[in-house]
Amino acid sequence: MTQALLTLNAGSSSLKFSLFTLDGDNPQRRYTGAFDRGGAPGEVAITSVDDERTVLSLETPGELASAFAAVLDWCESRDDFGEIAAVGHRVVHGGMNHTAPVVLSDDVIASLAKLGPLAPLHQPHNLEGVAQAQAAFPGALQVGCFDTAFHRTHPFVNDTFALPHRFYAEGVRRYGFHGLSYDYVSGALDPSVRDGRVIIAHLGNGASMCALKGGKSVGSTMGFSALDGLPMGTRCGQIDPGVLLYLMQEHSMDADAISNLLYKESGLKGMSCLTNDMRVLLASDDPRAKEALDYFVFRIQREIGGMTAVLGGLDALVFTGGIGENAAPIRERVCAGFDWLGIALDDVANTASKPEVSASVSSVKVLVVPTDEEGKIARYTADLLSLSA
Ligand SMILES: Nc1ncnc2c1ncn2[C@@H]1O[C@H](COP(=O)(O)OP(=O)(O)O)[C@@H](O)[C@H]1O
Ligand SMILES: CC(=O)OP(=O)(O)O
Ligand SMILES: [Mg+2]
Repeated sequence: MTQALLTLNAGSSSLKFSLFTLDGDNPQRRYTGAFDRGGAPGEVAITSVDDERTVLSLETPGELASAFAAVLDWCESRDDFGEIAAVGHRVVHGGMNHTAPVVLSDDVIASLAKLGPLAPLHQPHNLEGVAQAQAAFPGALQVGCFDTAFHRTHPFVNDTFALPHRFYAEGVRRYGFHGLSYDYVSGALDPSVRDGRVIIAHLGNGASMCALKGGKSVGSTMGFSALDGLPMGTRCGQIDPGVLLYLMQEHSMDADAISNLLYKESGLKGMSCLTNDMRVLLASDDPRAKEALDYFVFRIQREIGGMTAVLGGLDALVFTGGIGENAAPIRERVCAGFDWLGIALDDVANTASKPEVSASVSSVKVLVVPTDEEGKIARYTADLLSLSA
C-alpha cells in the first residue's frame, strides 16, 4: 500500500491537519481537518477530498493536546491509506539558525523547546504535537517547518532593535512569523507579480504583513515574538514599551500577568470587550466593536504605507488568512485609504472574494490567495523523506 504523510499546523486558536498519500515524491491530499477552539471546541471536523465528513469528539473540549490525540487516533484507526511514513509539523519559532525545514532529532527538539517563551501561544503546542506524533508513529520521520525561516533574508535594518549590540548577538532580533503562509502565497503568484514589489497581508486570528522584493522577504510587521505589528484576535500588536514599564510600576504586574494581558486579553477582543471573531465584530453595531475595527484597519494602512516606502513603490497587495480571504468589508476599508497610490477595487469582485479584486484601472494589483500552510509543510516533508530514504 502507498505511504502516507500527515501535517499538523497548530495556530493560536486552532489545529489544522491534512493527510496525504505519497504518489512517488508527490503528496496527494486525501483528508483535511480542523479544530477551532472558538468555533466548536469539542470536536475535530474532517473532510475527505470526496467530501465525506467525519466529526471526532475530544476527550477534553477546548484543549489542543486532546485535538492532537483525536487526530492521531483517527489516523491509526484507518485502513484506507498506508503507513504514516512522515509527520510534518508547523513549528512557529526556529530561532536564529533554522533557515529551512529540518528532521526533528532529540537535540533539535530540545533547542526548539528553549524558544517556547518567545511564542507562548504556539511553540509549546507545536512541540506537544511532535511528542504525541512520535509516540503514535515511532517509525515515522518527524519534520519541523518553521514560520521564521522565510524571513531570514531580512536586511540587518529590518532584523535589529536599537539596543546595545550584545542583545542582537544573543538573538534579540526581529524574526517575523507566518513564513510558511508567505512562502506558499508568494509561490502561488504569477511570476510577473512575484518578481515585483509585493505586500502580503496574512490576516487571521494572528495577523502580520510581509514586504517582498523578488519573492524574498525584506520585512515583516511581527518581530521578536508573534506579538508585534498589527492588532490581532487577542494580541495587542505594536505597543510603546513605556506602557509595559507603567504596568509594572503602577499596577505591580509581573511578567506572567503582562504576558497574559498582551497575548490573550488584548487586540480585537480586548478593545471590543466582545470577541475576537471578525464575523461577529463586522455584524455588531456596538461602538466598541466599531473602534476595534477602525484601529485594525488603521494599523494595516499604516504598515502598508511604511512597507511601500521601504519597497520603493508597490506592484501588488495580496490578502490571505481567515480574515484576508473572507472579509470583503475589511479589504474594502483598507484599500479605500490608498486612492493616492492608485489602488482601485472592483466592488463586485471584492464582494465575491475573487482571486483578483482590483479594478482594471488600478495601478496596484489587489489579489486574494487562500493560504495553504499544510501544502507547503507536506512538500518540504516529502522532500526530506525522499532524502532520508
Ligand atoms: N467569512 C468570514 N468573514 C469574516 N471573517 C472571517 C470569515 N471566516 C473566518 N473569518 C475570521 O478569520 C479569523 C480566523 O482566521 P484563521 O486564519 O483561520 O486563524 P488562525 O490564525 O487560527 O489560523 C477569525 O477572526 C474569523 O472570524
Ligand atoms: C504566528 C501566528 O500568529 O500564527 P497564527 O496566526 O496561526 O496564530
Ligand atoms: Mg494560522
